[in-house]
Amino acid sequence: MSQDIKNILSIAGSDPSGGAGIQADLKSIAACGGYGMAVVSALTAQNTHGVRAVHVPPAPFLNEQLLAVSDDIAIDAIKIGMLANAGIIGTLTDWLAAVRLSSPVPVVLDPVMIATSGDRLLDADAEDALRRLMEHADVLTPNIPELAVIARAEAATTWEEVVIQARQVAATYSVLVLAKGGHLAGSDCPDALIDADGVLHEVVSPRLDTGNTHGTGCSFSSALATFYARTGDWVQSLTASKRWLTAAIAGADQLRVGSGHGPVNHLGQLWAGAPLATANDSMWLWWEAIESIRSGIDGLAFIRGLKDGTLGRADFEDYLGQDALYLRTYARVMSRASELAPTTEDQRFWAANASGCLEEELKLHRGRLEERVPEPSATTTAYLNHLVSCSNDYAVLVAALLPCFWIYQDVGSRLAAANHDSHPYNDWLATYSSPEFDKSTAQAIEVARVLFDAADQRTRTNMWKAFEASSAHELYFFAQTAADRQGVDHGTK
Ligand SMILES: Nc1ncnc2c1ncn2[C@@H]1O[C@H](COP(=O)(O)OP(=O)(O)O)[C@@H](O)[C@H]1O
Ligand SMILES: Cc1ncc(COP(=O)(O)O)c(N)n1
Repeated sequence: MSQDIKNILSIAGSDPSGGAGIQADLKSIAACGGYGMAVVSALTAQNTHGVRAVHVPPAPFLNEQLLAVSDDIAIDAIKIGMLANAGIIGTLTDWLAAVRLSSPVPVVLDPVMIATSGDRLLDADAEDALRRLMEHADVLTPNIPELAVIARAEAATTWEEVVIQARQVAATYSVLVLAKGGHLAGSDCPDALIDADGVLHEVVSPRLDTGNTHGTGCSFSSALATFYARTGDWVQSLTASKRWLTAAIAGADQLRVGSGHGPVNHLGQLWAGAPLATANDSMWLWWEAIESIRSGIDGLAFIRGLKDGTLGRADFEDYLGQDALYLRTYARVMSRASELAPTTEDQRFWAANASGCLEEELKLHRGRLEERVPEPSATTTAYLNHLVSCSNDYAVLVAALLPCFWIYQDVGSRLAAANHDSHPYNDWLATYSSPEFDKSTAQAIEVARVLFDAADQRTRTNMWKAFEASSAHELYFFAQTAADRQGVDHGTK
């Protein structure tokens, strides 16, 4: 994996209690795999109860800080937070316009106006200046009261109203809006990336029962900027940021910081030993994003039984029967990928895999099944229908085919590692892992990565959806034997 660590600049206010502002930004950037830098636009005296005082540096000094960074360091993304007054905003706008003239550095603007505690963080007369700055941003991340100010409307009370206001703002300022539903009542916390045409992508987490959410907005926007610098994709960055932030909020009560609204646990996942993806690779983020599906597969009675040899013969043969049926259509879909492939290399890759899949795997199944091939189950049919439904767009089809390589290779390498001479499924497990299949998997990942990097936003979203759906189908497929049938939604709806 590449170790091309991206440089993320936060331009924001200081929170000496460490939960919001530049302190939160630097922790968030580090947690999400970036190198953090900070230009201080305001000093606050605040803690978990509220803001006591604000000191704003002279605008020329802000300019000195900005130039000190941009004269020396390549900036891969910028996150902007508290700006205090119109003088600060004007200076920043001029610097940003000049910087973006020479390189199109992505900008996430969190239009901080009022702290959770109710304290003002932006002068009332600075609104027009902020509107001019917004034209130099790629994404705005307002909370509901801030969105209402920008949209010149009453604060939304439903998610539908939030989306309408965000669309209007996106159209007016030619930006994406990350609309946040944290201030709504209800058991869910929805967020969505919205452009002038509507919702590009929505993510939802359960509302966690904690009062420790000081600095969530700062942390979210910094995570978004960092993941964007790493992936070049806003939808993927939203998914990754939301997942990280939700876990950071879930870990907030482990900290003991103040007696008011405490901070989130920015680095808790790192301390807990969760793998930190520092690779600048879009496919790696996909892999991380299906973590719960992968651990679902690992936890299945079928997989555990196959690993330790306790799986019943009938279950094993049921699986082989469905697998044989699956592989026939799967080979056809790979042939379709070969047909759509724009390069000879890709064309050959898919054709070889289609043929290899038919020859090797069907031979094995026939030997074991002795021609007793059953009817396809609803689960098998649902997976195949999904693959066939992706067959019109090469990039989307490649994304849909990828989990069958990647998950199979991942599960297979662990199953093969548990194999031994007297294992009842010894010869079967031995076929689960091979250097050739590892090589094919690496190549399938690379084909998908190249397509993803070159794709437009809509295609990227469709690729991710196809990949995620196929990953879920992998889980349902493995879960269809008697041992697992209860308790897993088989995705046949
Ligand atoms: N109690 C909570 N449980 C889960 N997520 C939350 C909670 N409170 C806030 N969030 C999330 O934190 C992010 C920022 O929240 P929000 O309150 O909308 O903005 P801000 O922090 O800017 O006021 C959103 O993704 C929101 O869903
Ligand atoms: C320096 C600074 N910047 C931003 C916020 C807003 O954070 P929150 O809305 O979570 O209080 C803050 N309290 N302090």
